[in-house]
Amino acid sequence: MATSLKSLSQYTEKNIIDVSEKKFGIVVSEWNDQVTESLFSGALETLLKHGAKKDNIYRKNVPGSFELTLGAQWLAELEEIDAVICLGCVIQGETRHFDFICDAVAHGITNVGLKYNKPVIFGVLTPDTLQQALDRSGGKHGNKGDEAAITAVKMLGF
Ligand SMILES: Nc1c(NC[C@H](O)[C@H](O)[C@H](O)CO)[nH]c(=O)[nH]c1=O
Ligand SMILES: CC(=O)[C@@H](O)COP(=O)(O)O
Repeated sequence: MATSLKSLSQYTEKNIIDVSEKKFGIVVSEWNDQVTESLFSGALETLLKHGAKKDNIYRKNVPGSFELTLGAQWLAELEEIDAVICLGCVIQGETRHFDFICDAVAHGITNVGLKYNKPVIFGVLTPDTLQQALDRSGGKHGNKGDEAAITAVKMLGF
């Protein structure tokens, strides 16, 4: 279902557990930080809403979305981290660079989760325009950061 037909901030209460004893890593891309900071705020708020302790949430920044994969690996390899949330925003430009970044990040993040056998969440917007990104980071279509955080919570309740 297209995001335009649902809110990224609405979710079912299935598989939602108390995460008060869980530890989360959040990797945030600095590219398009107007958007990624909103994604982080949404993710943080959602984790706290479901019982996560602020002291158990470890944020690390990376330069761009392409570096999210390595940043996620450096957190996922830590035994004490239960789940990793990756937040980024890759906006289509004039060239195919967008395609290469999005493909690399999607596959990379997937592989980190499989390698370390823990939830590593793809909270990366891949819009054509900045407005589409703003709409999905606390705008009319909700917040992808909320979605990424509740996905991590739900996976821990698997
Ligand atoms: N154009 C965007 C980028 N580009 C930078 C890359 O992510 C990477 O940091 C660089 O290629 C060096 O490895 N990153 C985004 O997150 N969003 C963009 O729109
Ligand atoms: C996704 C990108 O890296 C993009 O912003 C780069 O823009 P361009 O393709 O015009 O060089």
